[in-house]
Amino acid sequence: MTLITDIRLRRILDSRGNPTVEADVVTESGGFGRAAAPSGASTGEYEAVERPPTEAIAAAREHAVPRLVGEAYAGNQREVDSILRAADGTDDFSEIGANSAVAISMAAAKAGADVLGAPLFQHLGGTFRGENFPTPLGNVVGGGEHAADATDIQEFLAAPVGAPSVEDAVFANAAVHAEVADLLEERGHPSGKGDEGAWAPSIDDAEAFEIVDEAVSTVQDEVGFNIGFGLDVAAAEMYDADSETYEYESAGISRDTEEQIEYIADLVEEYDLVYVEDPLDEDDYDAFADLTDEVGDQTLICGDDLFVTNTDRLVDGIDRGAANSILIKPNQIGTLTDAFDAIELATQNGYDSVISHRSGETEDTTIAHLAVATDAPFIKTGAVGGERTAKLNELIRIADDAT
Ligand SMILES: O=C(O)[C@@H](CO)OP(=O)(O)O
Ligand SMILES: [Mg+2]
Repeated sequence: MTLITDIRLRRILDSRGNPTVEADVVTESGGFGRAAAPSGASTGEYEAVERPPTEAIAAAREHAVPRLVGEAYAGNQREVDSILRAADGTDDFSEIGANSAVAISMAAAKAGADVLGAPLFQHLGGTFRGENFPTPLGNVVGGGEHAADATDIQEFLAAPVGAPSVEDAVFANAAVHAEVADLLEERGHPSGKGDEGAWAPSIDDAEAFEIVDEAVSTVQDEVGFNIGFGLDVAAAEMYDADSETYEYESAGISRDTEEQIEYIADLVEEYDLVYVEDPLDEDDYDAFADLTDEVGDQTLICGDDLFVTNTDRLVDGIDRGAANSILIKPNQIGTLTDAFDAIELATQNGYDSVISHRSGETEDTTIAHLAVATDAPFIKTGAVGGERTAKLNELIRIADDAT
């Protein structure tokens, strides 16, 4: 029933107005799945390779589609994904493009679910997946590679850890986002938004901390449950390998690795941060380990550019005690199978998985299902904006058993 009988690939628009790859997968019994690849701006050096969509589509049509159509079963995700790897023939999907690979992989999963008549999260996670839902991390202020002339730290993330339901959590993040806008206006910094819908004011990080801290406490008082906040420092983007320093350009501050570790540890203390992503350079496992040693019992230290959803890199991190959490982005590694394997390895070793969007997104909702299917404690997918709310609203529907 789930034998793949057709795969169509096309270029569609992403949220930045760039082209990306969309895949349709059809099965023998009429099952249908459609998925689109997201795209990063602050990409890790060790990510699978995204090719220009026209090239990725041509290469996938030549190498992957003939091996899948009439040969593979959409219900057998591992088979589909291993055929994608074999068809590509490289370690990093540089032949067919990780964008074609991930679009086909996710579309096949949806086609498999469609044949079964099950929601995607249930097809991926099974009946005994558990009953937890992820806490959404909502980007409310940001800069770095996602907005010009804004904060050095890439993302300030509301984290409604005490929310009684997904719906309450999603609305709390939107309320923090709105409160931040009021505070910015009061302080004379009316602002536009960055790529992920976060406010991108022309202020330094110190002021952003004050504003987000205040916004979070105000909304926390209103809703009556605990809301913390966290960061994606995206430190690899500010690291200068020649001088071995982290360059905070808007504040005019330069920190060496020791100073960076102390700075982050102090922020964790001062603001009771619940989450810190990529606080150090993507090559510096030792510094990650030192920071984890210092504050890893109080907060999540998450590796995004450090691990790039790659089990080999995660094994290195586990061996050295670097970080205690991993960001999971299917397009960083190319297939759903690889993403699942990374989550499983993380869970077995006490690392929390945080399922994540990219700064360039589409209406695709696969990551909402992936987070629920794998019982991930967190999902990072913005706070507002159509391509972000597509995932957040899908989470609400999943919790309401309405997908
Ligand atoms: O760094 C990140 O975590 C992501 C998503 O927030 O950004 P990008 O997709 O640009 O890599
Ligand atoms: Mg990141």
